[in-house]
Amino acid sequence: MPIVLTPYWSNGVQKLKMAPMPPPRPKHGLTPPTLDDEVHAARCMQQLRSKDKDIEKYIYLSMLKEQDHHMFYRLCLQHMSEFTPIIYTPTVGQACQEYSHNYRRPEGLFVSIKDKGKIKSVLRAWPKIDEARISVVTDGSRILGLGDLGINGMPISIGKLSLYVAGAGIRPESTIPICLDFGTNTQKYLDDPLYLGLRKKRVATTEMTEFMDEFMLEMSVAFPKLLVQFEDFSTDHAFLYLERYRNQYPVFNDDIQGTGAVVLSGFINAARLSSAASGRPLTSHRVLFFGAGSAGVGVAMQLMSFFTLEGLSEQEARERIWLVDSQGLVYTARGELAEHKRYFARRDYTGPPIKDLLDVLEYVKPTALMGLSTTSGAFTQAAIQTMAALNPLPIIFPLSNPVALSECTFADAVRHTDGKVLFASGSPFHALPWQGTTRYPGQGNNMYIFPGLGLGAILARCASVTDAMVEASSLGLANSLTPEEVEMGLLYPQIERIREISAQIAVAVIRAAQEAAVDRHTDLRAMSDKELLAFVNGKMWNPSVRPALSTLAERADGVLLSQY
Ligand SMILES: NC(=O)C1=CN([C@@H]2O[C@H](COP(=O)(O)OP(=O)(O)OC[C@H]3O[C@@H](n4cnc5c(N)ncnc54)[C@H](OP(=O)(O)O)[C@@H]3O)[C@@H](O)[C@H]2O)C=CC1
Ligand SMILES: CC(=O)C(=O)O
Ligand SMILES: [Mg+2]
Repeated sequence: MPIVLTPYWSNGVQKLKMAPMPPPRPKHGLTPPTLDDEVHAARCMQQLRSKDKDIEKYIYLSMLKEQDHHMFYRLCLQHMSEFTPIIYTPTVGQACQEYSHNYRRPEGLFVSIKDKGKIKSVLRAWPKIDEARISVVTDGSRILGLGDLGINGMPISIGKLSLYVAGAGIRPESTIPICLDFGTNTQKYLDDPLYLGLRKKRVATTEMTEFMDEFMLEMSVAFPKLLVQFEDFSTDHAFLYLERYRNQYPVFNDDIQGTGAVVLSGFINAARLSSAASGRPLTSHRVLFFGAGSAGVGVAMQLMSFFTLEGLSEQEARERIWLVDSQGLVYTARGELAEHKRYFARRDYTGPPIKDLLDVLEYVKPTALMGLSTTSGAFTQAAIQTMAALNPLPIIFPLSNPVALSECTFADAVRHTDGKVLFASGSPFHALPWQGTTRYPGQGNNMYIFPGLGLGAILARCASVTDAMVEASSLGLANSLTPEEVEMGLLYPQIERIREISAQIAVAVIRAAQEAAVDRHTDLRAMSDKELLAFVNGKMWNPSVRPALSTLAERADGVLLSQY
């Protein structure tokens, strides 16, 4: 008889059928006599919560995942908003910075520039070749806003993949965290005797590209069903490798495309509210990007579709967007610009550089201010108040990670706009009591997008990831708010609903893939939307409620339970 359980994320709506677990293999004496699974779950949470420091919580959960990944994912799904700040941003940032010091066990694939010419044999070392479906690949060169961490970037790949498992039900054994080691330009790590990576400066782009060509080819041969997510490459290489491989392999860049999609989604919901309050049409929004790297420009590119879907031409849409970098307003007459900034460089301004954010705000008069600058506190009280003076409901999204680099806090944004702000940040902030009500911050983080986008791309066996698929993921997310969430003033759904949302996103992504004919699993084309949603849900891996007795007895038997 199958066991029917109510999954933790469904509020009792969805029923989950699970195959019966193999009978436990108790070996009398190897486990405590009253070990009970439910009590053990509570024990795990008690152990987690007893840790004072977030990094200790991270280490505890990392060990729990290794020892009993069913329990880890079960608790993760049950306590999503408590777990994500630990296994993901902000704590994963610290875990990266301290990776070489806290390292305990191998947990992914390391491929270094020294492996050039023999990458194939390194990939073949992976124990579960046939299972591989999704890999998050970083080179550690720009981890969150923390800079070049070299091989210490591995936990970002691990963290993102944990969210694939928790958020989209990807099988744990189908995930491959990869950190590429091209050296590091951070002297602190080169001088650190415990540093785990190559002790050399980063190689030049030509050599890196030769490596990447070999790497991508060998990945496609070794893992024919694999989708690759590029993560936290420095901006120049992020754009370079996305363009180089996107039509050749199933690959996307999370910082450019995933971030673009998640911010477009939150912006759509915010812009509707803002326009309703101001009486100004949606097409009149003016969006200022503070930060013009891979994330800033990626979001700007994605926001173009907001304006074009509203009926503007490409040229008109581009004119709704302004960029600011470390030199101030980005405009063509300023001089030589990096390639990724040229498209949005303003052609209608030719005066002296405008460097100060307050002066830029005065000049642009934006309705929305997006922070992707890695600059903590850049949205000062004066800047936030200026946004409030310009707009009845200003849109302010400080999106830099981790939380210490956020351009402003939620509390400051609420206080300095007298509670009127439409807010989303990259890392989580707590809800705030405000004048007898509660204000909820949005989390505009690509974690809402990549699990569903990846799941859809994997299930449709896509040959490539198209712009339309990314846009579909964004619109799917924007439309996923429940009436209760709208009532609460949320711009993004509650993270506890991530599985339901990922399934909806996956369906939208599969349909977009079918329209572009990049789907190789063409059987799905004949399904109705309802059938497709059921198919997607049916494919999701679920943690089992395993008798702890069995788990621990297996461990005592020396059976390897560790999964990624
Ligand atoms: N919320 C989310 O889901 C995501 C958030 N992010 C966050 O976005 C941030 C940026 O990432 P990425 O674009 O790749 O990084 P980059 O370092 O490539 O870009 C940073 C940008 O900010 C500009 N900048 C730096 N300092 C200042 C300053 N004082 N004033 C104005 N502009 C400044 C830089 O200018 P210049 O070009 O002149 O150097 C550059 O354009 C990171 O913190 C990252 O964590 C990224 C992906 C997803
Ligand atoms: C969230 C993310 O991908 C980043 O900050 O880089
Ligand atoms: Mg990233």
